[in-house]
Amino acid sequence: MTDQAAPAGQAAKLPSNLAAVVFDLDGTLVDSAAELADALDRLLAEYDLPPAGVEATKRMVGDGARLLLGRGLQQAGVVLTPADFEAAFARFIDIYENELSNSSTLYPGARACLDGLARRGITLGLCTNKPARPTRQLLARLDLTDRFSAVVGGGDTAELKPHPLPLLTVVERLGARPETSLYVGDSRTDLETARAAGLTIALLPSGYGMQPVTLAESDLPAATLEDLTALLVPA
Ligand SMILES: O=C(O)COP(=O)(O)O
Ligand SMILES: [Mg+2]
Repeated sequence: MTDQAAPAGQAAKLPSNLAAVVFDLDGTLVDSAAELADALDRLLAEYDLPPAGVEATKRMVGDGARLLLGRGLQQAGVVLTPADFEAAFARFIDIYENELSNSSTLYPGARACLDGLARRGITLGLCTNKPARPTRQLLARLDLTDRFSAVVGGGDTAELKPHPLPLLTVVERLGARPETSLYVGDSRTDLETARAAGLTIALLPSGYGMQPVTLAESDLPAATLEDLTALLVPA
């Protein structure tokens, strides 16, 4: 996922009484860039615009579907009126929900990480900016629905990350507290969300988002889900 190593001597700043772990979805548990690029490129094609491609799309993901589309149109040099943007967004969501390429896969070690944490008695949640319906569709497709005791996707609360509300909502639904919870994410949006909500964060520098994050900014020296399992789940 990344070739970054933890800075020498980086210590884990973990709550001693860890009760809950909340995961981000795109770029953290699931490698979904190709599927997202496919949805964006289909929309762009309907406007006779060239495709954005996977690498450019990766940089646009992390702040919800609306900003993803806005960034995709902007990089194609297109400015729509607010009404035309709403029509394009409705079509984008339609593609996203009904014409998915189904190419997203779990990152290596994702299932083992969830299993190991559950075995440790840690309760698991999911907090993503991905719209709620495709989030639930994707969880079902990957056979992950039952793993999470609380799931909040884009539109499930009045705010999106980096506002702390979605993450605090998951923590509350898990019956946990921010001080005893860990958020696992991949983007600067996730870092800001965790800080605003008062949670420790494990930041996996897998590369989605406008401004990539570095492992030095993480509270835990874990570059991958496998590293995270090694840190949190005793062998
Ligand atoms: O849809 C997005 O923008 C990103 O979703 P994420 O919050 O799971 O990274
Ligand atoms: Mg993400």
